[in-house]
Amino acid sequence: MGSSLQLLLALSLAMAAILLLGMRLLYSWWVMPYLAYRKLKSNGFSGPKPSFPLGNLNDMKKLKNTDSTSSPLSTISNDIHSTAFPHFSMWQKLYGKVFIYWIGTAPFLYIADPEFLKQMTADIKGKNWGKPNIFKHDREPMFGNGLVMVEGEDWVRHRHVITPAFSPANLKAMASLMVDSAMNMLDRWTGLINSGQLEIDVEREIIITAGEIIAKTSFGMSYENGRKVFENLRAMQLILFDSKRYLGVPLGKFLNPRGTLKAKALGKEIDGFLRSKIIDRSNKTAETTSERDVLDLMLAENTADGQKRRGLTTKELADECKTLFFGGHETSALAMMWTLFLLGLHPEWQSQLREEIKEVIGDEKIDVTKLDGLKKMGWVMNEVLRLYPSAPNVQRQARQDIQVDKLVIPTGTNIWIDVVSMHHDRNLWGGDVNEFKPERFKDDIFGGCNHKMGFLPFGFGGRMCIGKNLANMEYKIVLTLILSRFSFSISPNYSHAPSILLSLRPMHGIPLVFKPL
Ligand code: HEM
Repeated sequence: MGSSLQLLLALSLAMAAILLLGMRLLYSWWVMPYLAYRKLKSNGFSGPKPSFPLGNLNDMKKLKNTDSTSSPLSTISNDIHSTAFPHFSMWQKLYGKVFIYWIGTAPFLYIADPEFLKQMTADIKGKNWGKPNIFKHDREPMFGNGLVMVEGEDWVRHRHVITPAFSPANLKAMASLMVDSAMNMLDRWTGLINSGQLEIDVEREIIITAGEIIAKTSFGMSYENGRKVFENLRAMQLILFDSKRYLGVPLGKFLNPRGTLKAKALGKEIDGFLRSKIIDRSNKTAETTSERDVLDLMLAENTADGQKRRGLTTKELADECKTLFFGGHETSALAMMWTLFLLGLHPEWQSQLREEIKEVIGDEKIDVTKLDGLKKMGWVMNEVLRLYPSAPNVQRQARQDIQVDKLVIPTGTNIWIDVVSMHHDRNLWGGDVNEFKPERFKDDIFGGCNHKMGFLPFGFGGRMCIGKNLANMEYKIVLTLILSRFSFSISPNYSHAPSILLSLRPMHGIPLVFKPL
């Protein structure tokens, strides 16, 4: 009798626990999103009607451009918004440039209006912005709690440790490593061309070179040594952006358990490798500091006298390394690739840049102090990042209610800033918005855009890209060396399909036909 009473009691407790859990899940998956939906609607935000629990994911998946057919060279257009983001393009026509859509049960405020953005961000400091929780959890294996994802006082602590590594003096010391990597690539190209292969897919080539540059400048590693990290990051990227995934949907990760587990395992493998590298290097740094790559500089800052309060743990340092590995090579590589693509279509700009290189750098070894003099190259970089921004959107999460005019963006609302849309907005840039015209940046760092928040290639505010100067230097060095040795045009085999895989990538590579000078 006693034992059956105990069993009954245990069963009742288990039932109560299950019921409580069920109610909690129902509350966070259904009640909370519903209340948020009502609040947003009552504030005047409209948008496509969501369904539970997918939100608007099905519409997004249906509209996603899976067309991989090639468009002939003569019809290539830089008007890419409706192909890269067909759902946003369609919803903009219905709901304007600010509206609400849903990724699963998470509400997102979509913004493609720079004035709204200006008002929304005016009073919020970098450390007070959140990053969408659903991405944080999902992309944990990729960025961990690195600078891209971290918030609040932790973000301040991370940014303090990392910033000095990117000072002009430290960057200058990295220039020769960049030149070496670019020269290796060009020697490889010369070998291919001499053996009769004039067509080269620069997507692969530039990714390898940018990877080598970040591996060397950040961690003192060769590309071969860092290869496992790059391969794992790439494999993870493909899993995380697999269209079969259901991000933001309750229990969505269980719909693709293999992918979720694989991403975790890949992340763990990278973490283990990086942690051992950091521990190894911390010991060495104590003895000798002859090499000063980004990791050395972070470690030095981390242990500097009186800075203990700001120090990062080994796990946090490993997360930063992952973040720099990924953030530092893919974005820069894409800027260079899309530049070669646009210069392939515009040989007149190749000639203009070659002339400028001759005037500013001459035939000597590259002197980094002269790179600032490559003004036209700076305009070209801006124009490329305008038309094909490596980071096509910027995301935030409100950590407080935000008032914009008469509207309130409730705390917890995710924010999706559509950079591609603003960079291709005729109302901001004029009728020639989709034309490649680097000269628009000649006398204006905003390229003639009629709103200062309309051009955001490196983000905005306190969370602006930390690697901007490194990216600028790498871009100018690599491009100077390429243009000094070759002229090139787009191959007839090129197929124009810019697509989103976290960053804005050419879906079918960028084959170019080269001619040595
Ligand atoms: C052309 C090249 C690059 C582009 C277009 C680019 C773009 C961006 C953008 C748009 C952001 C802002 C994201 C946000 O606000 O959420 C960002 C942040 C960041 N970038 Fe870059 N980036 C480039 C190169 C680099 C390089 C070379 C590194 C490192 C070596 C780097 C590391 C970072 C990091 C760590 C952040 C986060 C900063 C923070 O939240 O405090 N980026 N980048």
